[in-house]
Amino acid sequence: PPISGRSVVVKEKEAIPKGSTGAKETISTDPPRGTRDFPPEDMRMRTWLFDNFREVSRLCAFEEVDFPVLESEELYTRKAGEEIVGQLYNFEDKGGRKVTLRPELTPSLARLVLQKGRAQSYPLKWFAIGQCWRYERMTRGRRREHYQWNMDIIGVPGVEAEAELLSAIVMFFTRLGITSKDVGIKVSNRKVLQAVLEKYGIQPDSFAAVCVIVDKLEKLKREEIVSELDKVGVPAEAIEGILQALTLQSFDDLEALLGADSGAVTELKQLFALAEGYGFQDWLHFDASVVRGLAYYTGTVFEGFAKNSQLRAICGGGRYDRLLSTYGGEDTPACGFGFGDAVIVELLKDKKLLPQFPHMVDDIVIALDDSLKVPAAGVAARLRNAGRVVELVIEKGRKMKWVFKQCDALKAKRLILLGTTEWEQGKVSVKDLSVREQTLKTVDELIAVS
Ligand SMILES: OCc1cccc(Br)n1
Repeated sequence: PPISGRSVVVKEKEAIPKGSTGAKETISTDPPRGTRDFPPEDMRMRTWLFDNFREVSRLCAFEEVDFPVLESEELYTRKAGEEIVGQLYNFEDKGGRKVTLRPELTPSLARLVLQKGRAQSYPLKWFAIGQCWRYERMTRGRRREHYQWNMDIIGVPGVEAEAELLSAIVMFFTRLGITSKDVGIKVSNRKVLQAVLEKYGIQPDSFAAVCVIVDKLEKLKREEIVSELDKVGVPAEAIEGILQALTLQSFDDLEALLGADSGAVTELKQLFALAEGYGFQDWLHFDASVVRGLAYYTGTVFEGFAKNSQLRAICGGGRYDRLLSTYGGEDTPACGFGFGDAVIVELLKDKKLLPQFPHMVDDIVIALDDSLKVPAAGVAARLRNAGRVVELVIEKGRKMKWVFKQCDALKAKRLILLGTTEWEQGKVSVKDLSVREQTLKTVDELIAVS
């Protein structure tokens, strides 16, 4: 078989007359640029990760939802200059519709909430795991797809909702062996920036664009940020005020700037108090520089980061109280987060916390004579119905040396051999591989000890 990634020329047999199609086109065995395959061991790791996403969501009483990977482009035609919108994997379908592979899950969730309307009992606590896409020049060599776990709460205006979401994130990290020494969650509130812009008399309609620009603070030079803010109409003195506000790291500083009765201060203090109740306060760090890069956030914003590491943000989210109304719905309080499948795996590898995911079975069943392959299938079926993971050797001519190697490779607990003599007595030979003991059992006895 071809080694993955090599081109393979598949030539037809010589019997085909000359001048016919003959050799097939060369094919590549690589997946499309920027995408990944998940061969068995990688798929076992992904399943383990997603099982943890699902278990945390289940423990927090969230309900799973799903949406098409293909959405109407109009769901994402926001005008705030977001990178995610500039990199849509979009196209016109054969019906002339402007569609796109979804770059995130939140707009789909908002669409489904509006579709279901008030028929749902609020608050909604929904989660989803879905593949998200972007299209950027491969010169940057970055992936074009990743999987995201999202949890969202719709219909709760108070920061109790954000506290629930943060507790789920901390529970997930904790399950994987990650502690608050490894990872922190930076928390801020876009009302900080909103208050600063109001102080300088800047129009609310440039708020989203300003947030998207200042989110690039760590990536762009200061003069680039200044230039981009200038382009969206932020006067020079306001720019200094904004950049100054983003350096705040304490509630005292925040109060000094905005006053003790500011919405941002009140909400942040409430959130940190709730975190004490859940017991995850050590994970939270107020950091006014966190604004996140999505236009629709309106309040609390947060992002998980690895301490003493250059890794990109592990997860991120916030409150988006006006997204549903931009889709024509009523103003509905909402907040949520996205948690990608890539950075977390890099972090687990760095921390040596990524488990092994071997292919394991309970039993291997083999007919030692071809005349016994039918009863061997019956034995395997009964064991499986009893809940055992059974590898039934279905290929012919396997020697015992190979069988024992297979037992080791699959970490089998038992090897079950059907031999003609024993089968005539209604028995099978069972090797208990954990204690290297061989016994004869009826199939009923075999099932009974399973
Ligand atoms: O986080 C931005 C993003 C969106 C879609 C796909 C990928 Br890879 N990354």
